[in-house]
Amino acid sequence: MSTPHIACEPGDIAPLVIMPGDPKRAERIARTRLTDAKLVSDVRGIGAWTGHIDGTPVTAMASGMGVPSLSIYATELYRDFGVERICRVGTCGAIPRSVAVRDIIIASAAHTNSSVATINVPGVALSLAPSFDMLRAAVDAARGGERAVHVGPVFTNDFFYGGGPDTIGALSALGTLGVEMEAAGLYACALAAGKEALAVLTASDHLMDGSGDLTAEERETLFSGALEIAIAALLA
Ligand SMILES: O=P(O)(O)O[C@H]1O[C@H](CO)[C@@H](O)[C@H]1O
Ligand SMILES: O=c1cc[nH]c(=O)[nH]1
Repeated sequence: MSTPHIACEPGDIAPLVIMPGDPKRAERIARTRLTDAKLVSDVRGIGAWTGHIDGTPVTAMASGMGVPSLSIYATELYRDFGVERICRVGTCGAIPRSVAVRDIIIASAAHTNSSVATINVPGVALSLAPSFDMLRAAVDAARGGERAVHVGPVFTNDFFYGGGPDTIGALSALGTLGVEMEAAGLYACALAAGKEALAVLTASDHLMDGSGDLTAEERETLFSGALEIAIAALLA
């Protein structure tokens, strides 16, 4: 049974999904980290690769960029393909000086200017948060890793080119660690489906100091620390 955006049978997708934004990163994860990875869907160039990690079936599939794109894939995966857990392995812009480029952020909450926080319950902005079990497993797995790991709120922005210094300054004053474009949408989809989700992000650039920003190639390839944390959270 295919959906408009995923063309395979429900059994072709594993209950655990690694979800970067970038389809090339999803393919790289499948080729380097999954055993016997098979391409099971490729609608619109968004490949879904299913294989195994330590004997457990896992699918790697991209979300594309932004809450609308992610929401399509996460909704169909949870609703139609029996997916139980999705872990986003993404990039973000670091906000405070205490977070350096290449550091890892585990998103314990996601503020957003997307309507995804407000459309479900009239007059209420939902608190968008990850699965506690996945969050705890990720934090445990992060201990002793090579990169600094930060745990805290991120800002899911509806615009890559938007949100001026005032927005970022105000978010920084509220302890927000990074800015990206999907985590709040993922947490909202998991909430609606009664399923689990987490976002583990690698800082690809710094909003206060752009001198060390990653290149496009590095944004595709430099995520191994975040990936291992994400795998631990999925398998927990
Ligand atoms: O690297 P990914 O996972 O795509 O994440 C970040 O990069 C994209 C913007 O360049 C947005 O999707 C943002 O959330
Ligand atoms: O959405 C994003 C992703 C990476 N870096 C940013 O500044 N914003």
